Amino acid sequence: MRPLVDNNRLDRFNRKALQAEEARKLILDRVKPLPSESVTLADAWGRKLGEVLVAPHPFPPFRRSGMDGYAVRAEDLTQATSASPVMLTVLESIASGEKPVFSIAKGQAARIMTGGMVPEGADAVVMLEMTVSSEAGNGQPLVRIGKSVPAGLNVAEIGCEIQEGERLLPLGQTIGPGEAALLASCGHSRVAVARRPRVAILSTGSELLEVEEQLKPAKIRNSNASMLAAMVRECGGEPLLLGKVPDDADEAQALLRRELQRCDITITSGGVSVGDYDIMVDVLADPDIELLFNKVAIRPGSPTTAAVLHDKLIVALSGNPGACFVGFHLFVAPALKAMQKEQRPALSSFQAFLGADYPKVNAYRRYIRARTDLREGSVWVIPTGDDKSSLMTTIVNADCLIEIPPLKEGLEKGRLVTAWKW
Ligand SMILES: Nc1nc2c(c(=O)[nH]1)N[C@H]1C(S)=C(S)[C@@H](COP(=O)(O)OP(=O)(O)OC[C@H]3O[C@@H](n4cnc5c(N)ncnc54)[C@H](O)[C@@H]3O)O[C@H]1N2
Ligand code: MOO
Ligand SMILES: [Mg+2]
Repeated sequence: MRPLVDNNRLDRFNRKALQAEEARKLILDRVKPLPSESVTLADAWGRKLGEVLVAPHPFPPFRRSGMDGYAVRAEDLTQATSASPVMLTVLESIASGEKPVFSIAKGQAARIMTGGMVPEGADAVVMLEMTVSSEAGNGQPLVRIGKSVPAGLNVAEIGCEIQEGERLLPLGQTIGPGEAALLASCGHSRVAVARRPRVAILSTGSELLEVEEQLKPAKIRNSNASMLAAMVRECGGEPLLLGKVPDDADEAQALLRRELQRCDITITSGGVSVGDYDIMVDVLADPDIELLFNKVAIRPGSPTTAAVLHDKLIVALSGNPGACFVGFHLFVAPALKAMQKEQRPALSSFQAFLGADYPKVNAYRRYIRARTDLREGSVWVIPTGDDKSSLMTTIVNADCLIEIPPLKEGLEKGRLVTAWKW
């Protein structure tokens, strides 16, 4: 038997439970935005914009036809009806990518393709299906139009999407398909994006096996490291897997100190509670380490702890997989996003109908792993199973957290609740 540790550790830290928002603020206050690096637009997907970019020109950069048809002066067609159509002289055919040769004067039109440059003088495009083309005796192409059209019809004005000098995207915006199209249209073939935060992941626990190891009595495989690595990637970070340490505070502390230089933030899992072998209390008792908090008024994840060593954040998450998952979303993900200059790094909330009864009463606010579902036009949030923090299988498929405030009685299915999405 390992020697018993005396119960003094119960008050080794005077654990004062903070509200989740307060705890998150303490972390965010210590975040330092990362420097930017330049990448090609092709490599920018999923990265977060690290520079202020403005439109070097309006978009579209010329008056652009939205239809295949005829560029006309709306004024020429005011009297046009099917019984009394107007005949116009066709000057040229304008392909997309070609500058028109002629400007359009009274009684004239130009054939034009979708995306073509609307010639001077024209102020509308009549779609091909509304026209009849013909020829004069001398071979001059003509067009007959039997309907009046408003000025501006099927013409995209210069700058109707983007004005010259307009700020294109907020700092920290994730570059997805729309952002890539916008940057490409404005000629930004390289963009500055925030460097990916390097996130050290350390698992503590003498019971942990490597994923590839055979099961042994009283042991389980390390699942938190794989989960956290995936979550780090989802937040645009680069996981740096430090592996696992047994429940030995000196070993864990030496490893953390050694790896500190290589990473921007460290997350650990396990050992934050009050058990005899919960080593994080001792690891973080180092006089060089500044403790930010060691208890949050939430379930799961109440023993979540955060500290700073040499200006770098250490977030010690609970070992229980469910608590580790929730703790990451509430405290680590916002830090990673803020490091990449995201303007609103915390989760966003929405209202939805609760998909199942929640009978438990709580002293702490709870965050339940859940899945959103659209049912007959309404948003529902369905718990993925029991919300015990030891459960790992209820993380599968979760795409939001239902917030259950501290209540004296449970909540019935169908109640409107707040949920948080990432
Ligand atoms: N007397 C008390 N006991 C506990 C309290 C308390 O207030 N008083 N709090 C409970 C709560 S709440 C939580 S949450 C857990 C916190 O546990 P720890 O952070 O100390 O984590 P461990 O003790 O190391 O492990 C807990 C559990 O998780 C499993 N685990 C740990 N690491 C991993 C990993 N990398 N992959 C998969 N599973 C892991 C570990 O085997 C344990 O089963 O404490 C409660 N106890
Ligand atoms: O606070 Mo613990 O994380 O509920 O199970
Ligand atoms: Mg423990």
